[in-house]
Amino acid sequence: MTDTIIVLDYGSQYAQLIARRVRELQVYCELFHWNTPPEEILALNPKGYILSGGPASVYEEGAPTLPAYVLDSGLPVLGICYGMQLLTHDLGGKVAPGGEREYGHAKVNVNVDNPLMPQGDYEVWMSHGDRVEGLPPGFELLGSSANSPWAVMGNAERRIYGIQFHPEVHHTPQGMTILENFVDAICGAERDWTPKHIIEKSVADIRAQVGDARVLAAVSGGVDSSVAAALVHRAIGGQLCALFVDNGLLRQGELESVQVALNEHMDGSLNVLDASQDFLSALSGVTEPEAKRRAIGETFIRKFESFARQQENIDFLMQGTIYPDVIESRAPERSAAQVIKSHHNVGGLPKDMHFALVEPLRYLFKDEVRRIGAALGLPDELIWRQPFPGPGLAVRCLGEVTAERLATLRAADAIFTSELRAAELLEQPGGSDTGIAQAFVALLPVKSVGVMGDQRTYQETAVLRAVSSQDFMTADWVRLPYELLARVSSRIVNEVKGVNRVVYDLTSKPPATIEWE
Ligand SMILES: Nc1ncnc2c1ncn2[C@@H]1O[C@H](COP(=O)(O)OP(=O)(O)OP(=O)(O)O)[C@@H](O)[C@H]1O
Ligand SMILES: O=c1[nH]c(=O)c2[nH+]cn([C@@H]3O[C@H](COP(=O)(O)O)[C@@H](O)[C@H]3O)c2[nH]1
Ligand SMILES: NC(=O)CC[C@H](N)C(=O)O
Ligand SMILES: [Mg+2]
Repeated sequence: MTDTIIVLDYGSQYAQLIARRVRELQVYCELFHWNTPPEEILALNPKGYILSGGPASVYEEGAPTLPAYVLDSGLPVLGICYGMQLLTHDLGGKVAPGGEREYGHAKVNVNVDNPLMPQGDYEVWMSHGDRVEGLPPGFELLGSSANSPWAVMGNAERRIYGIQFHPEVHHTPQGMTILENFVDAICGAERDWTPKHIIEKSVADIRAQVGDARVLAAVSGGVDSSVAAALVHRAIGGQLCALFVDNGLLRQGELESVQVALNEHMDGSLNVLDASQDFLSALSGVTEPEAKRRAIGETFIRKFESFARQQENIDFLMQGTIYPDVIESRAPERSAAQVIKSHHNVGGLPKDMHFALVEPLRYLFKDEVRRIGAALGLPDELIWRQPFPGPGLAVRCLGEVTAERLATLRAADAIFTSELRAAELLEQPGGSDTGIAQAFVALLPVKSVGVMGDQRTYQETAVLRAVSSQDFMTADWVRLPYELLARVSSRIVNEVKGVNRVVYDLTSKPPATIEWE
């Protein structure tokens, strides 16, 4: 059984990042809502617990608590921010509102020998209003910062540690070393979470789940479903039946290019279903973003079901769902964070679905998926393809989705994309901190007045969006050259009917998201 570290989520926006960092250390890690039934967690046979940060204050009525099994287990525990305050509160120390919030860079000095943080000065990232003001019995003060006299604490005998700062964010340069010390030196977890191991484990799991039934693989041409299908293919070969649905929400030329690419690595066994009319009808009159996502999720499943009915022995549906889809849709077993968007393949699924799901990537992050794709021998162009959301252009066409507005959006998007490609700014295998991770156009139902050829115009607005990102959980807008923006803007206004104004989106994530809906 794989050694596992459990992160209990107290509502921090960073909780997922903690799990990712531990996985980067090649130790398997899963994230759970702090109030998950203990059986579910104990079944994973954990080697240690990490308690995340969170917005609540431990001394308030109704604040999330520390489940008894955590300390009863006798296993190592690391409390981060709220997690540290929770340990303090529970074990008899004192937590109180600090004089002022401490948000941003700080320096922590550690002056006592301990296995978590060797003595010295650390640049760290803080984000808290409460602070520890008295240690629980049995704990030792290990380090302090100017605003947090009790910034690092530990009980060596019980292997329980607390840190007020966030080791999981980039702004804490030695954060990875601190997490490594925890999972390695303190928990003694085996570091065997490698692509090879992941592949072997998923292949075995898929075989055990499916037996000799057939699996309908929903493939989009994106990285996730391609890697998932390759895994399922490795597990059950010819029992796999791949289906690509043309939902009418694709970009220009996408149907053709996906067909070519998928046929190439699926030995020509790809099925294509034209369902564009069904999606358009399902979206007719719908403008609210979550309602669009639900309508699309349901239509996808109904199409998969009607396709499967014409085949024999298909009881399973494979989707390329990955961990961020699950967490962001707030699949109830996982996250304490707020729902930002329901991904069509998780939160958008209808309740009465006739399939059992096969989702070999459900607990993997995007970078892990890419590494597995590489280990399975998928081509680079596929592995580094820009993500394209399943709900497609519907979530980039704000307001009502109609065939006409989709055509406008498609034409504008094709101009932006082709200019970026011509400038060699688009495909950057390997990813980078500042290059384009995703670029597209969104169409706003906002009309403004313009003048073209001495005629008054009153038309909609196109937004250009280009972001850099490693993991799509955070992103920054790309500083594109003015000349390129000028060319794209003039081409869109001149060549695309229905648009008389072009704007560039200058918002990072957070506080915005990458997509507009
Ligand atoms: N047009 C489609 N036809 C069939 N299945 C689809 C289609 N679009 C999406 N799906 C299913 O929904 C899942 C989620 O879509 P999503 O866009 O998150 O993943 P992806 O397309 O595989 O990868 P990427 O995130 O790189 O675009 C896909 O993995 C696939 O199983
Ligand atoms: O398959 C998907 N189904 C969805 O419902 C969905 N919503 C957003 N995305 C993609 O996820 C990444 C983060 O997007 P946001 O910053 O807009 O939340 C970006 O890469 C988005 O393109 C989706 N992918
Ligand atoms: N980021 C956090 O975990 C914050 C913890 C607590 N709510 C505070 O403000 O101190
Ligand atoms: Mg996709």
